[in-house]
Amino acid sequence: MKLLKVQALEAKHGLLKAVRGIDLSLDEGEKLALVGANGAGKTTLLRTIAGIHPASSGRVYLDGIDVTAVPAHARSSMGIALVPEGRKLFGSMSVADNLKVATSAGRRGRWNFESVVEALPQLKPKLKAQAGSLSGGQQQAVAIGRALMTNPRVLLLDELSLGLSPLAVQGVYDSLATVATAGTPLILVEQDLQRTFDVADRIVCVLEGRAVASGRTDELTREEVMDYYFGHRVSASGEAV
Ligand SMILES: Nc1ncnc2c1ncn2[C@@H]1O[C@H](COP(=O)(O)OP(=O)(O)OP(=O)(O)O)[C@@H](O)[C@H]1O
Repeated sequence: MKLLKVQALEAKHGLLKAVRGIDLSLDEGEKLALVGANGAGKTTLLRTIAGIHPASSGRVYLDGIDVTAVPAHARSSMGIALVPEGRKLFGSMSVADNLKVATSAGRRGRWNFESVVEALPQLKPKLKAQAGSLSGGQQQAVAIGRALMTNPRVLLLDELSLGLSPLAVQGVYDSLATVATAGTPLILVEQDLQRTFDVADRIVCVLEGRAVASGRTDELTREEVMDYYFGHRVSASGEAV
């Protein structure tokens, strides 16, 4: 059984269909990247998997259980955690409290306050600081730590490097490597293709709300992914594949 299965998923913003019949699945320990241009529907897809955005049709299964109608907070308790674009921390609360507040939403497991701080050592000297006073990279580490505190079965990561300096991005990806080594399955949205190839086992290309291609990172080339990204590579039927 797949850990996470998304079946013919659709999601709208008003009349606009942002996600159009997407099928995808994630296995235990797998790292999947969603790649696509701005506005392709990646954020809406992640938010719909997390239950923050409603599905207009289709289904989301976690461990074979249909969670499509389960509200976001309950999905979080079941093991779907989202690190949202823009991080959405409690800026006036301390870093420690931002982490601890997630405990109540979560499951028991290997991640707790001590193990999360151990995995994200840049947070150690900042635990008492207000989250809003941290640099962007440090805030991103808090957001990852907060998601880990729920002991997710699946970690959804939306554009971790957005607005960060190259040095901060490196720090965030060093943290992510620790998480990935721990075997937490994840779905990552990342604009930087090199980082995508470094982190992910598999890539799904999203174009105008549809999953138009998928493949293992050791079998796809960057050129192929770029072709799908821009919709230049299409099937004989005229549709991108
Ligand atoms: N709150 C909203 N209201 C109306 N339309 C929206 C809203 N959010 C996204 N959209 C539209 O839905 C489509 C998909 O957007 P989405 O943010 O999911 O794409 P994305 O691939 O994550 O892009 P980006 O990389 O820019 O975040 C786009 O056409 C976008 O303009």
